[in-house]
Amino acid sequence: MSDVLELVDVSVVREGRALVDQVSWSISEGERWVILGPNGAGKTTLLQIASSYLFPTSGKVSVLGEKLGEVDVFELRSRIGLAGASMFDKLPAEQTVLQTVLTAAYGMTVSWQETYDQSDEGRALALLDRMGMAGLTARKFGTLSEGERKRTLIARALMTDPELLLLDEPAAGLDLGGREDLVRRLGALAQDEFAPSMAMVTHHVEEIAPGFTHVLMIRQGKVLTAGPIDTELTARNLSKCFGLPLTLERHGDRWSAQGLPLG
Ligand SMILES: Nc1ncnc2c1ncn2[C@@H]1O[C@H](COP(=O)(O)OP(=O)(O)OP(=O)(O)O)[C@@H](O)[C@H]1O
Repeated sequence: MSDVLELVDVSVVREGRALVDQVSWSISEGERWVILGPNGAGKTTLLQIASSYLFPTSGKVSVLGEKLGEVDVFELRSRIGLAGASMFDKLPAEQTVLQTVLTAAYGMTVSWQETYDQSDEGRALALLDRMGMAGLTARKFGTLSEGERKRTLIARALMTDPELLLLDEPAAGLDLGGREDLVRRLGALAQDEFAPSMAMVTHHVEEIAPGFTHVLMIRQGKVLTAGPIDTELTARNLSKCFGLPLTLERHGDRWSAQGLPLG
């Protein structure tokens, strides 16, 4: 089994429909994966499995060397960083940005201690600084803009020094400046040899940061392609994935895609 993540013939069936359909996919240490696919393809469902929050209907899953179904998931979850919109509702709006990141160290969402370990606080501040949030650590989480919240959640996901970092649409809803700022920060993370293995769900190839190494494309719960970005991120694969003819351009270490004109 692969070090970081291994899915073998994994399916998730709800109401007679396979949301994830016999998916086999693995992540080895140091790899940074992009997950692309149309709305409803099963991307978030895959991340829920990878983060051990969802147990599949069939197939085998191993995360960080532990087989789902045979491991204490609470212990396993502390080794996985997860940042996605599903966290927004769980984090109290009145907590400060610093508290929001600090609580992750205790596997909690709500602050309950009067004082935190100084080293935890130092780590939280350093991670917030890395995500461009140094000036906002005392602000209430609920008052942040979309981009600021996303950057806070990534700092939070990194708080436990995870071995696997899962990002669900980190750039969704950001304006052009916010997206480019985030892509730069994710690029720095992806190119940091000490950063965890990563998997990031995105809807847009423009959001793929330099340093991402592999791509998984899914459509209707099935794997269309999985492998190195250099060989698998092609106009042909992308067109199949999204179900319409697309052109794809590479500009150095960034990408852009467009639909072909009608007619
Ligand atoms: N509990 C459930 N019962 C039935 N269907 C579900 C359930 N949860 C999710 N689905 C469906 O499963 C499919 C896959 O959902 P998922 O959120 O994984 O897709 P996604 O690729 O992340 O989509 P998006 O890009 O729109 O966020 C969708 O059609 C969704 O409606």
